[in-house]
Amino acid sequence: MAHFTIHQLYTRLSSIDLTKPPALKSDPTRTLCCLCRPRFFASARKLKAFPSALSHTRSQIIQMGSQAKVYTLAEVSEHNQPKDCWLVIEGKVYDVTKFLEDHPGGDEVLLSATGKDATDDFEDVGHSSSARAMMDEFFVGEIDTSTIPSRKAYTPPKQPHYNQDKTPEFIIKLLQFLVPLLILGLAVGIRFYTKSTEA
Ligand code: HEM
Repeated sequence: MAHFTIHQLYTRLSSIDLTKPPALKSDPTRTLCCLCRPRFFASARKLKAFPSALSHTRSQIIQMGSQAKVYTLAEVSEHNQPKDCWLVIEGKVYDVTKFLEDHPGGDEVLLSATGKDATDDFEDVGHSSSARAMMDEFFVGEIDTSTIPSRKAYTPPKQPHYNQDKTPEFIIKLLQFLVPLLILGLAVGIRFYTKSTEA
């Protein structure tokens, strides 16, 4: 006897046109479906809803029940060891202890992201959608965002004021040129003077 997965069975059932009379010889699945029409097709509709029900993640289910535990950053920060590692990403708290060894980016990056909002670190890597889908497995609660220190706005270093008046600069350059010339002239002068006095 052929075995179908729920999905295969649903796909098969959905493709059958029940408005047509059953053709007993052509397709046993269709025949079976048509014979049990009302109840069976109602079940098929339920099957359609079933996968979507399954697709609700743990975090969604908990959130739906408004039971998500809210942690402060201080509480989350206590879990910062290889044997107990929690992360804060996009307002949610994840216990990634079991995932440390398997994390493709290594355990050290995860450990270094504890005790703070690791959203930027997580986003900077450009994690795939499958990585994001994995996160629900590790969801333990939400972060009390008021306990996360606000990011300081970036203030660019003050630019040195551009001096429009170039006079002092010009004088310095002139002196840099003239002083060696003066010293040289003085040395030559002394030389001539001493030579003439010797003679
Ligand atoms: C629950 C949280 C996390 C999960 C489930 C997770 C999962 C993954 C997965 C599945 C990959 C493989 C590549 C991909 O599919 O994108 C990956 C790679 C990586 N992750 Fe994470 N990750 C998490 C948090 C973090 C955080 C917070 C950081 C940074 C502090 C991080 C840094 C990295 C790095 C550096 C790589 C390697 C990227 C590469 O080699 O291209 N991950 N992660």
